[in-house]
Amino acid sequence: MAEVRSLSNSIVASDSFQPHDQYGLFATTAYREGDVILVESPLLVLSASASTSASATHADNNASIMIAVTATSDTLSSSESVPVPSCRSQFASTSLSSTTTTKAKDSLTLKDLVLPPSVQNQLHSKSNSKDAIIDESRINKLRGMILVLATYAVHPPSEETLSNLMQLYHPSMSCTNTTNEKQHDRADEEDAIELAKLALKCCELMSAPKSALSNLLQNDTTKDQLIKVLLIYSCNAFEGGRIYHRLSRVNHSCNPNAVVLEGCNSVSNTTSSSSNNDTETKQQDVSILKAACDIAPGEEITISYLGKYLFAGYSTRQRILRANKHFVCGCSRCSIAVDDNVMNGINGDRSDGQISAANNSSVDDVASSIPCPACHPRSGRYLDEDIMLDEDGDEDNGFKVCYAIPRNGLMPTERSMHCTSCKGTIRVIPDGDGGSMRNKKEGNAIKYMCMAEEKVHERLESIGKMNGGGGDNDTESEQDMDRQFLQMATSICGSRHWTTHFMNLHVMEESLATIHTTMMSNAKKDAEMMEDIYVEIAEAADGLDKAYKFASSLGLKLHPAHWLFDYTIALAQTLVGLGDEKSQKYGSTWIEKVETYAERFENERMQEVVIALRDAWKKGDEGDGTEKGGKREIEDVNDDTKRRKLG
Ligand SMILES: C[S@@+](CC[C@H](N)C(=O)[O-])C[C@H]1O[C@@H](n2cnc3c(N)ncnc32)[C@H](O)[C@@H]1O
Repeated sequence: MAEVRSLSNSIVASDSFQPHDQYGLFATTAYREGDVILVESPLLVLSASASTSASATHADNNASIMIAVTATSDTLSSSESVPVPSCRSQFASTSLSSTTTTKAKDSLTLKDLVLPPSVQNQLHSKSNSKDAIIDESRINKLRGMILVLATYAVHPPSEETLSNLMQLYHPSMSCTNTTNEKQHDRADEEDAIELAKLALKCCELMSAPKSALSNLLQNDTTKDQLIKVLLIYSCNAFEGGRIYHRLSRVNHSCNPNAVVLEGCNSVSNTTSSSSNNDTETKQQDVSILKAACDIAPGEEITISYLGKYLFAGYSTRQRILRANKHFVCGCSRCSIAVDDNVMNGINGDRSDGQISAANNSSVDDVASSIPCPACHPRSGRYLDEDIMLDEDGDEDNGFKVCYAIPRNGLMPTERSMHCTSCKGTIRVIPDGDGGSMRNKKEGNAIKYMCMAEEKVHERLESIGKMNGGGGDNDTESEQDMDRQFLQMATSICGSRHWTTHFMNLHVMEESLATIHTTMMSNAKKDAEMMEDIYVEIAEAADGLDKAYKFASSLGLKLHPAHWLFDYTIALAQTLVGLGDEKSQKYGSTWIEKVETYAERFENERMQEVVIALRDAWKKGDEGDGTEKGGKREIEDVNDDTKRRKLG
């Protein structure tokens, strides 16, 4: 049981943010990990799919929109989803076995929507951000809003639905905020209002005369209401534009205690009134909110709006939430030190940093830890190879890598770091602010880290677009590029930084996909080829193991498998596919890591896959046609692979 309450009335401190006219969902009973908190079908689905045959054959993109906005309910089905920007997709959105981003070939994607030139000019002249991701996200958001208005015009909600929808609207921008952070917050919300107004303007310019949409836009009162609908959509919509009565009240936290499983099907039995007590079964689109850890009564229930980026560093998480959801996250993981001793301290005053860090660990960005620039000086911006790879066990051989953890902050100058080993505080020395050459070099490591974070995020976003947008990302040059990004992340940020793990998982995904293709082909695999495959699988296993350790080091409430499940399944599938018992047993040990997670959070079909992979070795060698004899087995290779190839 859970209920929607005003945050200002909550007895237990909210983990999401300080209340200002806002609501959240609170547990009224205790939950264990995996318990269902609520099951809900959408109040409204505010997205349009223009995948009609007419739009597919139409050469002019804008004309496609005209078709969309003039479409009848037959051609514009509200249950079909269009790739609207939403940050609440499930964690492994770029998974190997991904079924999440399938897209009809002839569907109209957001980027096909050509905006009127006057609006494009307005967008460009207003763009004061140097952040390409935020700019692109704004444009996509605007496109999403246009499609929302088209859907709304074709499928206007009933009075009752509209009144329920309007309850989600809260004009929080009317509150007076004083801190810098809140001003940021307001600017982001004002941006959402501006986009909503622009979306209306676009629709006025683009809609066909006498179409459902142009009729809707005739009336000023309706226009005001549409702005509110767009703001509600902007803040509350889940994947596919689904808006819920209660689920849409669940706030975000970067350390959430619950997850939403979207787009599940539930079968409901209804008694038909026309025939004698005949029951009809109806498929319902429902989403399920589940506890991701034990939750006590009175605790606020929070989810992540970030997908896999929940495991990223502070600045990337904030960047995404601002770009996609128009707010500055105020959760406990994102809190900023008000009285920052480190910032006030003089570089080199090591005791200050230690006291500050020890007193306020929530302001640390553990996901962005880097080898301490004071303990491990860089040559230029790069780490020594031993330091960057930080192999387990080398401590016995005389080297130990010490890590510095940056504070939460958006700018390099806000991200002073502390190292518990040398008790050092490292900060960026502003130009003309004195400081020794050594201090300056140490401070520069922070700048390079921030640069690497931004570049890796941009690369991952462009990969996501290639995957989702039908681009060609299979070329060798793209794979080379990814390896270079991995090399950059590893050599600048080291092996405990989120950028290294994200790039490594991506490279692993590509490499396992290539192995899968090779294994499935009928071509003869010689010993040398098999040896290469074993080495690559060993590297993948090593990288995944490190990703688990990294995820655990963040101390989040939810299990790392929420992020790493798909990668684990892919690795186990590859191992089982090798066909020999030892590899299959090794695959089974990987499955053990995710078995409980799957029982609690995956559907029946996936649970069957998990069991099949776990038990494959017991069924004897039902191999896949690969040669036997003389080949090295995966665990042997894993043992003697001490270094990853970074390309
Ligand atoms: C889906 S709604 C959540 C319900 C909302 N609090 C309400 O009162 O209806 C998302 C909005 O809640 C606020 N919000 C949610 N999580 C937040 C967080 N961690 N920090 C700051 N604001 C947050 C933002 O204003 C965001 O646009």
